[in-house]
Amino acid sequence: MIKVKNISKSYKDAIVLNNVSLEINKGDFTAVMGPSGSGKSTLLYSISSMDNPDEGEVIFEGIDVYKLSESELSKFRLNKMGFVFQNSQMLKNLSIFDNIILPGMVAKRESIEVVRARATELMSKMGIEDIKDRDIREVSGGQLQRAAICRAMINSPEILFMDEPTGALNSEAASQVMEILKKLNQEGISIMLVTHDAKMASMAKKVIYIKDGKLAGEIKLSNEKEALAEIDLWLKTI
Ligand SMILES: Nc1ncnc2c1ncn2[C@@H]1O[C@H](COP(=O)(O)OP(=O)(O)OP(=O)(O)O)[C@@H](O)[C@H]1O
Repeated sequence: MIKVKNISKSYKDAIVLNNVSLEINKGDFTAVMGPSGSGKSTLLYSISSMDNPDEGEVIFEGIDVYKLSESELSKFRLNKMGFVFQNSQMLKNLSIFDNIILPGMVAKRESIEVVRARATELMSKMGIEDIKDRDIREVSGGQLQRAAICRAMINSPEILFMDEPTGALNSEAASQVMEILKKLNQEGISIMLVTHDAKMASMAKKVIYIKDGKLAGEIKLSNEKEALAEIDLWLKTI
């Protein structure tokens, strides 16, 4: 689905991404791990077309995304990708429900009724239908994160990109969000997320490790029960 070819990025003299190539197939669930400052978020932003690399290509279903014009790219993003990033917070003074339907309104691809019905279905699936009319300041961190996932899913994207989606949550809320992500992936949504947490990464099907801006390792996880132990062992070898 996505081919990342030799991408590099620098800030002033510092090389943050150094010739990274990888592929994401339909249905993949990829966790990106690595030390703080190693380039994980930069990689995620580059692949998800939020921030262009200095060199290299990102080919999404045959389309070289950085060759698109700004307006073509934002339309492409809106239709194909969902985002749960720390800086993409919900809007204050809009209800949770209105925040969720907003990208559907902007995309103008479907009628308002269809978008509203999908929002209701997603909220019910995430167990947050009872907070639909609340302001974003009137809900817990876990509820807000589940609402952010609903919003990311409103245009039925092919892939969800997430930066530390459970970073600010307590362990119970984090587990709930992880279960939701696992279910979405089983239903066919591809997921790529950045995490520091090996437990969270153990829910993925593949983990990649970024060190000094380079792809330093990759592990495929097949056995869910053994995944955490496999990751712990693997991390010691990198
Ligand atoms: N806009 C920017 N301008 C200058 N330097 C930047 C910018 N964004 C990131 N960096 C630097 O690039 C490097 C990689 O940042 P990045 O956020 O990708 O790392 P990370 O692995 O996601 O880190 P963390 O785990 O701490 O979130 C860091 O040294 C960071 O300070």
